[in-house]
Amino acid sequence: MRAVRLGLKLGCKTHRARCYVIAKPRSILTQYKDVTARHEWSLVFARCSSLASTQNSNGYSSQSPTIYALSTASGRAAIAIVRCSGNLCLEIYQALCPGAPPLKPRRAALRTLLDPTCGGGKDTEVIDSQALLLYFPSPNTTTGEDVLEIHIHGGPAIIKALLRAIPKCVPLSQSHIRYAEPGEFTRRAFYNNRLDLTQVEALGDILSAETEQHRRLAVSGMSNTLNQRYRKWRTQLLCARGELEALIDFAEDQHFDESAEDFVRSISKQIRTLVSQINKTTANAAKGELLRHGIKIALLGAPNAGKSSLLNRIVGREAAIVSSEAGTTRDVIEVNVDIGGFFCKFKDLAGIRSSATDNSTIGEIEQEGINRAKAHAREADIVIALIPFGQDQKSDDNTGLAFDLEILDFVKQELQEQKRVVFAMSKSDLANQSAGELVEPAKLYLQNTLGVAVNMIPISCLGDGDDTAQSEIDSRGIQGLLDHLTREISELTAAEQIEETSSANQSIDASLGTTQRQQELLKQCAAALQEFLQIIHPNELAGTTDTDEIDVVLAAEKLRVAADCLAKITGQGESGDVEEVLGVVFEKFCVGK
Ligand SMILES: Nc1nc2c(ncn2[C@@H]2O[C@H](COP(=O)(O)OP(=O)(O)OP(=O)(O)O)[C@@H](O)[C@H]2O)c(=O)[nH]1
Repeated sequence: MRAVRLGLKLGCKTHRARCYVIAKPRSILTQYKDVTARHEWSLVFARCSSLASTQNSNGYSSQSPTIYALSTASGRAAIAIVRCSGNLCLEIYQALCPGAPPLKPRRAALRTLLDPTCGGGKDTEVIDSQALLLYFPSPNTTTGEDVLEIHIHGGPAIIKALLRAIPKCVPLSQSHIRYAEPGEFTRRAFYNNRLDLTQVEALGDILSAETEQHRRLAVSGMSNTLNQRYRKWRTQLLCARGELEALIDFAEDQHFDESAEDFVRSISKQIRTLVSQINKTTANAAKGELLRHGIKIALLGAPNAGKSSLLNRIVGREAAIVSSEAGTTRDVIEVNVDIGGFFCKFKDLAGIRSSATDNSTIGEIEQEGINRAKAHAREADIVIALIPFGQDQKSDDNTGLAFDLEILDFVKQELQEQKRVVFAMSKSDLANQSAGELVEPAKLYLQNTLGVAVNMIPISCLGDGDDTAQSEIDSRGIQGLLDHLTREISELTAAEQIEETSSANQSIDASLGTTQRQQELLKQCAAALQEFLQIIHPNELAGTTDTDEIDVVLAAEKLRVAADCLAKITGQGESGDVEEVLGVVFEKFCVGK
């Protein structure tokens, strides 16, 4: 009779009303056949479908003005594309090309564009004698409305003439045609269900992608995988909540003690899996942020170790001052570079040393430089520690390398915190031995000092890297270091698989494209689910999921909060939320997008 008591305790009218909204009828039908016989499941079905279609109904209507804008970059170019969207596209065409044959949908047509204010007579002004026009009738278009693309010669005067002419194509043009606002084409696509919010965000990413890896990330974000995943999770939560609330509602006069316990246990298992998937997504999102905003790589080493020389070799220009005078670099020099398709931010730092190493005092300015260097190295995703060959006063006799204890201490701490550290043996051209002879004793020394096995790449910044007359180390060292770095970055940014089936046929997991906004909402979602599990857990820990002891109403409420977070991600949330998000997203969009 436990279930009966539960029903009496919780089965108030309010909860009954709510439970109809999100029930997953099929599974409940199977589990609780007796219950279904006595309740109006048609009502449940009806409410379910209305809930499932909480899509934005804020679509642009046929009354919305037709918009137009230059969709290619402004300035001189071979071609320029002006795009129009709305129900006046064909009127615009007829006014610009009076008497020309009708446009066939999705077929390019070569036309002469005329100034619509000249009436098409003998003195008619030609805007462009060879324009290519494409007409896409709604609804299967980028915006969901009729779209007209006008490809013209890309001279600034032609562009201006066409943009002046378009609003004059239709009488009373002010109210019916206007220049598009930033991102308005995409906004219309969103409201007409051609794109969801996650795809709109990925579109912004595509436009700003500068490196190969960022491009791949943005393209995978546009693929709809992420959106489908969020929707699937939300449906799972809606179903779980529906079943839970049905339990409240129908428990009143039913006897399903054991099955109810199994049922709660099965829901909590599902939720645990979901929490783990969400956590993996947010971890992958952090890796995606690295691809988007750049991997921070710090060049660490003693004064004169060759940090600035290495930076200059990597970027292929004199970005930092190189001098034989120790302590030349006092502050951070930051340079962005594309390494193996990854966006990297290299930081050349002040040399680090301790006064004990060479018995010389460290002045205030130098100390500040050292402090800053350490702070930047701590923040970096990867540290390249430069150990120079043969700097007399500090050389280790066995290896000929200048190990500075201050640096090794610092690196040891970083390694303990799982930081990726790449060791480079700089100035290896000064040694007479081969790379193998140099590297092995150095690696052994470092392993003994740091307590972990490390890699050591011999490099030289002297001469031209392509000069085969240079020693083996000179010509290959820097490229070897960059190849090693690329491998480290690939590992650092490799996404963890979210679902069994995911990534199987994808080169990059879509979760890498999770934006900051989505991450925040995913964290809120996971927090609500954790609270749900805490409500269910105490009983599980006691070896039972006695439904009598569980506050089912509160548990169902946590599922509602979690499902709402996912709805906000995809734009299925309240219209106020969506507007707020769109405002932020479209702020970054240009006119014509
Ligand atoms: N032989 C040799 N000399 C190098 C190499 N790399 C740098 N040097 C020389 O070492 C000196 C110091 O080089 P930098 O690149 O300024 O060293 P740094 O670590 O940036 O020095 P600070 O700014 O003082 O910390 C310069 O005279 C360079 O020409 C190398 O690979 N081989």
